[in-house]
Amino acid sequence: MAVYTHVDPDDLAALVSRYDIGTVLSCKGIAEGVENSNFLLETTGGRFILTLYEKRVQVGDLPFFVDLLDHLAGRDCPIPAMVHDRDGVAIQEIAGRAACVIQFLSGISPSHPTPGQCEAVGAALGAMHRAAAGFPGGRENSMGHRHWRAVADATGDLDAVISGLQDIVETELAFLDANWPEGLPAHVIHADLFPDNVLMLGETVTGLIDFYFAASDFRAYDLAVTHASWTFSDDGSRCDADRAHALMRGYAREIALTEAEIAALPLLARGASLRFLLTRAHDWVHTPADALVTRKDPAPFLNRLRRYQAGDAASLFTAP
Ligand SMILES: Nc1ncnc2c1ncn2[C@@H]1O[C@H](COP(=O)(O)OP(=O)(O)OP(=O)(O)O)[C@@H](O)[C@H]1O
Ligand SMILES: N[C@@H](CCO)C(=O)O
Repeated sequence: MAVYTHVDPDDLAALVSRYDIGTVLSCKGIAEGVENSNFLLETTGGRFILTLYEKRVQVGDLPFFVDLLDHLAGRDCPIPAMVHDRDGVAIQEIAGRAACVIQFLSGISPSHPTPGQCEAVGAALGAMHRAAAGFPGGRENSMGHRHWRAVADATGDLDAVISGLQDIVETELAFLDANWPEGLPAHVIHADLFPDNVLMLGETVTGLIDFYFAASDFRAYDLAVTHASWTFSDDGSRCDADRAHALMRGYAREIALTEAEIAALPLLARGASLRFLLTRAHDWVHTPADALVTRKDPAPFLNRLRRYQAGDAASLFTAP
């Protein structure tokens, strides 16, 4: 459930009147998502998403996100542009929140992606990377590898989340600190391209959404995040080689990875697994059990970490 803030109809009509999108027909809260309040806004001019930014998105970062989405949407990527009002303004205020009207894209997020869908998302990620490489903006990756120890420390007792987790995390952090690569191709990446952030119709990608973790980092790390989130069984214990190879094949259609990137992928995927293991563990401890938001289970990302630690993990990153 992700409607935290009520929008008054008069305030909404006033907001919409600033745009060339007609007048309001309806505005319904969207249940999916946990971070922001999202509404499906229908006007006489079409369908839009109205997003009210709640606590996680820093208002100061919004101009970066607006510029990034405008850049990518203008380069033939299936990415929703922010709608600008008649004065060219995209970031508005309503109900005491910063808010944006965003282009609506059709499609549904796959819950159990097929190899064909993995191949399509790999290609869409690669095409997005080609477009992002020319984006002049940048943003520190506040969820990047330099910040994982702080997330672990802020979580508190990791053993209370999963027995033995403290030692596992300490060992992995030390390993990743000692071996994290340098100098790989980098630009602004999505950094959270889970299936719930992709809209599809059949095996066609119709939307890449939720760029609010987008930041400057290795493009191969973005591919590792996508690999970790698209190619495993729900409990994270099994990586489906067909899906993994299909994802890599799709990406390779758009981007020729360097040898250094290919060699680094298993390690980057260990990092990606640790990132989501830690943020989920943090939220597990710090989200009250009766909160509106459903807490996400960290354990499937510990299982993924174990899979990527195995000696044959490189075989999951080939594109046969
Ligand atoms: N541009 C769009 N076009 C169509 N539907 C969208 C669009 N943006 C968001 N949605 C719908 O709204 C839902 C929530 O959006 P989103 O994932 O951005 O939520 P959130 O709360 O910001 O993020 P999170 O996934 O981190 O909880 C999506 O699952 C999708 O159904
Ligand atoms: N996609 C993340 C949430 C956003 O960081 C997860 O499933 O843990």
